[in-house]
Amino acid sequence: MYQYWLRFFGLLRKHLFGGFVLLIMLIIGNLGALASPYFLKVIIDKVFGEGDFQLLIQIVFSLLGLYVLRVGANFYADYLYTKISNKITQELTEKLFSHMLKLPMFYFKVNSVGSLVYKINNEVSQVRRAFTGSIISMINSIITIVGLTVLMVLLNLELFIIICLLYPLLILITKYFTPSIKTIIENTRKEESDFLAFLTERFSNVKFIKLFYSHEYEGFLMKNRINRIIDLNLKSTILTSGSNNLSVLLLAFIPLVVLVYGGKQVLESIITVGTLIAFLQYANKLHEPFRNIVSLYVDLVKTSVSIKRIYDVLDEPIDLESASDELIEMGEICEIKFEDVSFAFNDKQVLNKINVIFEAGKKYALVGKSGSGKSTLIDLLCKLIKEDSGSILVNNIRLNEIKTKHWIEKLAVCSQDYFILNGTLYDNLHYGNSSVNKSEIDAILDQMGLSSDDSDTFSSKTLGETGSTISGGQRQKIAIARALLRNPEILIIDEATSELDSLSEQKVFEYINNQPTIRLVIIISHRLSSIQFADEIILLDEGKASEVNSIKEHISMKGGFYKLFKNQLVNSEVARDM
Ligand SMILES: Nc1ncnc2c1ncn2[C@@H]1O[C@H](COP(=O)(O)OP(=O)(O)OP(=O)(O)O)[C@@H](O)[C@H]1O
Repeated sequence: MYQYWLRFFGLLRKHLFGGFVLLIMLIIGNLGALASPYFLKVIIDKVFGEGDFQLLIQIVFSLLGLYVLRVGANFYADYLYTKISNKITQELTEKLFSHMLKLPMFYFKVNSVGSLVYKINNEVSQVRRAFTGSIISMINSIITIVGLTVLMVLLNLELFIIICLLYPLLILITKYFTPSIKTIIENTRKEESDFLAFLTERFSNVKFIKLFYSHEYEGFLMKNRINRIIDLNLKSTILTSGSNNLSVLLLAFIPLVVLVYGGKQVLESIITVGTLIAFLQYANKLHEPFRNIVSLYVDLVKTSVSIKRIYDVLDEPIDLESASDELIEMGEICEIKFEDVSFAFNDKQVLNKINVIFEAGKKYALVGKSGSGKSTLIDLLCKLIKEDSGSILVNNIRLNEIKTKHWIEKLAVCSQDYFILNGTLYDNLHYGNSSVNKSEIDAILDQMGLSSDDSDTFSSKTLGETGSTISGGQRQKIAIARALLRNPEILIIDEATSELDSLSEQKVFEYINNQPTIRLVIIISHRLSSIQFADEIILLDEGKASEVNSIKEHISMKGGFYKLFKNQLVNSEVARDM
């Protein structure tokens, strides 16, 4: 755990000067507060004992000066730690967000959106709260304890040793409770993050819930989750409050012991009344920082859990990036070759030593039963996941050696789960295409039939979250238009025309056919109408590219493709022409 804290404090490096000034301000603020009992001793023993009024006036002015200094120091310390903590949490959030976006696609397949949001939002907030709260209070408490120790040793060593004998018990109590508290906090975090994931999933699929009329069932699931969180919170309170209150009991005992032992010393004239009163005041003051440390310790354990969860994400390797930083110049794409490529999700072998060649100038269709691995093959091609064995070669260069940025610039993918921003139509088309101008956008809108779909209102209104205010077909047209605006060399359409009417689909494919910059088109579809434009059709079956033929060859072979599309072939023009 300590290594995580060390790494976290490494973020302070940039703020060393500010941190140093902050420490000085905290020292001034805290030590200033410790002066009063000492002045009280002088007032009792010297001013009243010896009748020195002049000294009283001097003490009053000194106390006044000290208060002004403390107020100034506290004010500046508040400003500084707010500034530093915000900077550090901003850096941490940025680092976490950009690292998460670079993680392999697999990471997002096994981690829910809610849990990722929770890490960026709640875990980082816990760290910020700790910084502005517990860490500063901890420093304040430590400074106060050091100051009090020095003053008490100076006043009376014997009484101080008595106090020292009792405080280790406090540490034992804290140590006893810590492991259980830590486990409960970790479980609570996991439960809270799952709760957020649950909410995100429900609100993203509210239509589904309504259509299944499953409100009551969802309410039941929600109740169970809340109950589990309440249960954990109660257990956590029992442990933290138990530990805190036992410590408080022990702390209350200490001044009583000092009073008995110190009182005896006063009666025997070993120490003055002023010394005993000042010492008692210091001993009482020791409660506060120690009690703080005990309760802050729990808060710091919470923060430790957050820091660990943050660094666990930051330590996830970004293994898809090219090993070399040098840009490998590969020119225009001529050929993409899959050589014995295999890929498995955990134990499930999805692609097994697959061999396929995609040549520039051709259009390919990728077909196969649901779950046969078509999208997985495309994910490999887009470097979203990495093959377990074999290699993907682009113009005979290994895809892994090509820098991701350079490769992605050549691709445009319209996938089943296209991304529609909650912005205007133009915002959506500009996404990733910042250099395109209005006339290019208008031209593509025209081609996609989007300008006639809805007049000006369509282009100026916001499309709603995930495009909820427009139709499925319109969403697909936008996704295709956005992909085409990238002027890609490779265009991949993964079930992205399924919601278009047949006329619109035909127009889209005609437009794609006439784009000179597109060198390779790969279409994934279960619809014959979408794949009939392809020059070659690759059938994926049992993890292999079992048949690669033109549509007519496939039909005459009456193999796997024929069986898959038999029903659709009955009334199709392609089959009739044969
Ligand atoms: N995150 C994952 N974890 C485990 N298995 C997965 C994961 N994603 C996909 N799979 C499995 O990999 C296999 C291939 O999935 P893929 O999405 O590539 O199929 P597909 O041919 O595109 O299917 P469809 O035509 O239904 O879209 C499926 O059996 C699927 O269950």
